[in-house]
Amino acid sequence: MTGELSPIDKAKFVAAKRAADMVEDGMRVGLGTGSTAAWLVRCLGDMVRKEGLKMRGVPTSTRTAQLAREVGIEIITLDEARWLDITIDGADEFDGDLNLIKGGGGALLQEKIVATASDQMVVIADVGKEVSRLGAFPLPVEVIPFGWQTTQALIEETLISMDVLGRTATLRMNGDTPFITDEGNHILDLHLQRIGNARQVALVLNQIPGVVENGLFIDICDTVVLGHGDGRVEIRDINHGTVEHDRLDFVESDNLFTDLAD
Ligand SMILES: O=C[C@H](O)[C@H](O)[C@H](O)COP(=O)(O)O
Repeated sequence: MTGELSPIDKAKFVAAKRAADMVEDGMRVGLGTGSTAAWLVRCLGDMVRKEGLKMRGVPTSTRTAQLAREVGIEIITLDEARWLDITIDGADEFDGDLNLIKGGGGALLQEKIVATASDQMVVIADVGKEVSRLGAFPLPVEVIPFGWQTTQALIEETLISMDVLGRTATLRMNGDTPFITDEGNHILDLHLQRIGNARQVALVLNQIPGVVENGLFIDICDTVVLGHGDGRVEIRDINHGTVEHDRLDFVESDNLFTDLAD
């Protein structure tokens, strides 16, 4: 990769690098999806190759599985692993209770299954992902293709009855055709602006026939590793608030960043 590396990429990278250091020999690790999680996979691959880290990864998408293989991480299925020591993943938004919106990349279903099957879920994020209230990012909802317009109408009616602001759901597209998830489903993006009661919205959405899963991750994330563009990292813990302010050795990590980006 040539040219100026953006502060946002550096922020994602330092968060991923710090979180990669939480992975210990022998761990079974859930590997998230998205641009931030891709940095994590590259960092872990580097540790496997150079430091002999022994770990096995459960990817949350075909994209992540492909990258993990490319960088030399041993892949196993969730059913082979049964239970994971840690899952590390990105997010589209997180709030003060470490509740999340995920699914901007369409991988929310496998991500939620994997995160829920883990002792610990760590989110890696740049500072732009922090919000006081969830909902500015459109909430992804995975629905089965059969009758998806009926499901969409039911979702909209339900949101109206709950008096949730902004009631439009749009079908996610991939060019001229509907986006298809790894599980063969569609994604409806709900433009809510702000979600007053995320816990209730998450529960109600999943009761609508045709809905497979929604992108609200409530009480699943334990820790957020928050990266800044200047190399600073903050660690927020659900039980202890901010537990660490750190700055990665930026000369060393900058070299790795450039190496891994190539
Ligand atoms: O489906 C995608 C995932 O939930 C991602 O973790 C999320 O969209 C964040 O992605 P990124 O790190 O690219 O912002």
